[in-house]
Parts: sequence; structure tokens; C-alpha cells
Amino acid sequence: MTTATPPVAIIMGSRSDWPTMKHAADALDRLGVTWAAKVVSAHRTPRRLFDFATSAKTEGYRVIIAGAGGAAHLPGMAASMTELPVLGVPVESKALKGMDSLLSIAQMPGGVPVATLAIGEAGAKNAGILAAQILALSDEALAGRLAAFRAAQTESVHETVED
Ligand SMILES: Nc1c(C(=O)O)ncn1[C@@H]1O[C@H](COP(=O)(O)O)[C@@H](O)[C@H]1O
Repeated sequence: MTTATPPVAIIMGSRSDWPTMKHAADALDRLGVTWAAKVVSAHRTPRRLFDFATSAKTEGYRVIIAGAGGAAHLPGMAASMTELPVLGVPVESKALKGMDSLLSIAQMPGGVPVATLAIGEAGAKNAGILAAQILALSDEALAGRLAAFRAAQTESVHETVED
């Protein structure tokens, strides 16, 4: 039996990135979008990255979320080998608090875009939501779930500072 490829791949440079990247997975779960997560590193597993990125589109993935910290080359290198949209999440690093990750991901040369999110958990969460928004362009049911999510979020923000 073959199982269908989920629309979203969440790749990350190390297992240590998962506590951050899990927030992307949680956002996708909330919106009813399936995903697969893999540890893939441009530095430590270059062949695994090459194999993943060059076959991701034909495998059936539609959006790639790539998280990495420090010298975060993973999102850009993945983007260089696939036409799928790549959403980059800068994972917070110890030494430079994620500024290194952010700049490594954001400062791509013209012609090879990576859509760069905020540093850390909020960036990962937004990557999940943004991936769902991209998929919702051709999925009305998902567009409806996104609208409901936004409405519930708005509803949950009270104007008063006390209950
Ligand atoms: N930035 C990259 C890449 C890459 O860009 O290919 N591979 C691993 N890493 C990052 O190294 C950090 C420390 O990794 P370890 O915790 O495994 O030492 C992680 O945040 C990972 O994303």
C-alpha cells in the first residue's frame, strides 16, 4: 500500500530544531493540513538534501517549510533545487539569538527566493499558517477553515484589560 504524500514538508537542520518547528506542525494540524517532518542538513547531510529537494515536487509536496539556526543555509539551498515555494524559519541560536539565522535566510541573491518568517516559535507558527494560505488558493474547504480560524482569533482578543 502506498500512502499519499502530504502537501507540506517541514524540514529542519537538526532534531534540536523540532521544539521550534513543531509550532508549524501544530498550526497545520489546527487547519486540517497534513505534513511530513524530516531532519535534513545542507551541512551535515548534503546528499539527503539534494535527494529531497530535487524530488520534492514530483513526490507530490506543494510547499516546503525549512527551519534552521546559526549559519542557516538549509532554506536557501533547498530553494536552489526546487520550484516549490520555500518558507524559511530562523531558529533562535544561542550565541546570536537567531539574528544569524534570520540574516542567513533572508539575504538571498535575486532569483532564488525564500519567504522568510520571524525568528522562533511565532515564525514557525506563521509558516504553518502561510503554507495553508498558499494551499487554500486551490482548496475552498481549507479557505473556509482559515476564515473560521481568523474569525475565532479576532473574537478571542478582548478590548478591555480586565475580565
Ligand atoms: N543551519 C543548520 C544546517 C543547515 O543550514 O544545513 N544544518 C544544521 N544547522 C543548524 O545547526 C544548529 C545546531 O544544531 P545541533 O543542535 O544539532 O548542534 C541547528 O539550529 C540546526 O538548524
